[in-house]
Amino acid sequence: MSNKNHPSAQAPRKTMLNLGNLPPKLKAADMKQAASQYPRTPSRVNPNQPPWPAYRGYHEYSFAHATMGVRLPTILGKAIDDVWKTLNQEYDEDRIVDLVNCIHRMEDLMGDLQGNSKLRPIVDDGAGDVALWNKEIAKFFRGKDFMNAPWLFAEAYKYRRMRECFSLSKYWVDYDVFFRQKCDTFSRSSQAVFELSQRFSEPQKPDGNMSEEARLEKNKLLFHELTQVCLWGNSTDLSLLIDMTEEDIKKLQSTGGDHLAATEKNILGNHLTKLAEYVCKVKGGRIDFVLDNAGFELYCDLVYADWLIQSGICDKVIFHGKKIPWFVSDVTKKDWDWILNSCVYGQLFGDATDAEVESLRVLGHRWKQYEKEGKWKYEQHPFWCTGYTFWDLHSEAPDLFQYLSESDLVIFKGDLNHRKLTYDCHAPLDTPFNMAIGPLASEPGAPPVCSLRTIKSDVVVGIPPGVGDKLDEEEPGWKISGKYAVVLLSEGRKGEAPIYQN
Ligand SMILES: O=P(O)(O)OC[C@@]1(O)O[C@H](CO)[C@@H](O)[C@@H]1O
Repeated sequence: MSNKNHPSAQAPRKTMLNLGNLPPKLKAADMKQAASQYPRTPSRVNPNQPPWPAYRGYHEYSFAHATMGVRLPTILGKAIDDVWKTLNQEYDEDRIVDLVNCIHRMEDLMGDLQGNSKLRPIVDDGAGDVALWNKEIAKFFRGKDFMNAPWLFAEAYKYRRMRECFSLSKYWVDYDVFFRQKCDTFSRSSQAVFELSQRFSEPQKPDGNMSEEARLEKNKLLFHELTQVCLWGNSTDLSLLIDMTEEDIKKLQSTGGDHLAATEKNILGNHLTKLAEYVCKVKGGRIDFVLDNAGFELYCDLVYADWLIQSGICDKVIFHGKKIPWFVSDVTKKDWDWILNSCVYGQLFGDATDAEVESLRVLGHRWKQYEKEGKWKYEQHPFWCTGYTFWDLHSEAPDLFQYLSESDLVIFKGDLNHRKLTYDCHAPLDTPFNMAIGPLASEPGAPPVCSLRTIKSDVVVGIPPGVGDKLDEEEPGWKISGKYAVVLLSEGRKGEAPIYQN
């Protein structure tokens, strides 16, 4: 058991973390035995037979335990406070009573969470995802509770239950308890926001004198840096940052070149060069982002996507967001509209100069234009807000698999998407990424897939042998501090016709 007083476990920027329960180091003999049993092949995999052992809330050594026992009730408590704030600003009695009932349902959920109740079916609130949820509960989680169901499923289920608190109401179906917080992260990020807007507001002009080779090299360098901006934009995560200071946030969001060179050594599994080689050769292609957090991270994604369009690499970028409020900070359509409109019309940054505000407006106008022209598209498939991992994407959402198979690259942002890609299992740290993501790499038609993820939870794959052991000794908090990252690429089987079962 690791020592929570160790300096590496202090995670100064994320003071909410309880690091007393890190995974134990497997002994060599255990490793050998585990290796003979795992990974299970995709056809044998299901939530009761994960490819490697799954994390569960009762695993005291894992972040699952701290999340299920402490973080989720805290998040729910804050959400209830948010609803009271809204209620206090209402004047219409029908709407107030309706909202009080939402609060009662949230309190029931709090009771279920803290009392470790069994996972009951989702009440039919007319939403299209109810059948998907209840099928999965009936098939795999009957009799399971919050702590003994796989962590990933139990945690996702809690967010779907939160949704139910509002979807059963008359007036508050679309209420987002996290909206206020999400807007705040962007407004608190002025320094990094303007650093990027001032560099990228000016449209890129093609240099007619530049040879094709020189253009390619220039693009690779820029791509390398922008990919890191997009990657580290993920280290600001609302569900963990509850106690961060302004200074902490600035440090975390620094986008200066020196800082980026220094942080590249923290990318433990690093396919950046291979990724740049591949992407910079694409012309007029399509790149998909499976988004993670709203606010500052989304802003970094948009700057990156803007460059992908302007460089000629893409003529289409598809953004996949969430249909319902999800894992606190994930992007919904409302967050998407909010950021584009705030860039153009907002007055979020009190002490900004005219030039800074103007640079942001220019970006916002251009981005809205991309949307009008269909160069950028926001999609929200219900599959992204289910308890299924992405090993099930091909079988449970074949329409989505088909759509993604047409992409030149699908970029999955963040920790939660990484957990879903890898089945959130205890796989050996040096498991190759394409093996860890199963069918999303091996199915015919699987698109090239990239995970841009700062490491904030237990599952880690795709890093060289020995690196994890060293960190376990020197920095026992490394798997949840958000200080380390991976940029991993699976080439997929693009161009082959997908095969679906009848
Ligand atoms: O996906 P993100 O925003 O990068 O991180 C999400 C997160 O903060 O919440 C999850 C646990 O609640 C973990 O996967 C991770 O720690």
